[in-house]
Amino acid sequence: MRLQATGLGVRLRRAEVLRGIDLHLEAGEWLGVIGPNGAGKSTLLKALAGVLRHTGSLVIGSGSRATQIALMPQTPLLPEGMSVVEYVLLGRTAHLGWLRGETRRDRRIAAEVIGRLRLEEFADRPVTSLSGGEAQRAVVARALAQQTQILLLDEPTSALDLGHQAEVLSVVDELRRQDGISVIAAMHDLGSAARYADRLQLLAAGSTEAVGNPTQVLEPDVLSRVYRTPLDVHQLDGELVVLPRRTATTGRNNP
Ligand SMILES: Nc1ncnc2c1ncn2[C@@H]1O[C@H](COP(=O)(O)OP(=O)(O)OP(=O)(O)O)[C@@H](O)[C@H]1O
Repeated sequence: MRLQATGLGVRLRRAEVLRGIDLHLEAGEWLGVIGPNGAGKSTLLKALAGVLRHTGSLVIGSGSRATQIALMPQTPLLPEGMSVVEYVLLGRTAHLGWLRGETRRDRRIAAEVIGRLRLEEFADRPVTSLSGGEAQRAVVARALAQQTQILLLDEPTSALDLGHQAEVLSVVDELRRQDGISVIAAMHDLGSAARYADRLQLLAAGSTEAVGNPTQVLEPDVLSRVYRTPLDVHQLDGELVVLPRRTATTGRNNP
């Protein structure tokens, strides 16, 4: 077991934003956290990463939280005047001793993740000059440079085009298969969540609505209730696709 949370709760400005969340993560497992806007997905990731205070119990494998868990936030701060390579090197901070500069090994790791995310041509550009999608890949690269056992990704592909979405998710998937890294990813695209995750945890209004493998969780009645719109789940070439239910007025031949 890499991580186990029991009865996790978070209050923000007196509002109970998360309550009674039980969650576990095995070595090499990908857990997809899904749910509508405001369900508590980002709050859950921040609580697990130690950025937000929580109640309940959280047990993480050996080592400090900083060396065990890397969080890729949804809206990261990109520092002015910092190149992409310097920004990715920030991911090595947890490994640097106080006042110790980065080593050749840190630089090699940064160069490796920059290559993996195809950011070589941007390496010396100011990170603030990147497009939204390029910046998102730099943020993923910084999280990967931490070389932690657990990666928490908050909407890792929201700014990416289809090609880069597939590229970023498959790089993470490769790390999981090769190095046994465990992943918790909050994702809005339910098709991608079903494709990459071993299990899905569906949140609604701060609680868990369903947890299980993608076929168990992506169930039309549950999704329609939670997302407050009629949804259907289709199988397409062995993949699950969630689409708004067609009604008489949404038919293509209807005016
Ligand atoms: N500082 C805060 N004070 C009060 N409420 C907050 C605060 N931050 C977040 N919330 C509320 O907590 C709830 C959960 O927010 P969270 O960002 O975790 O949702 P989410 O599932 O990640 O949503 P989205 O899909 O829109 O990113 C929301 O209702 C949000 O308004």
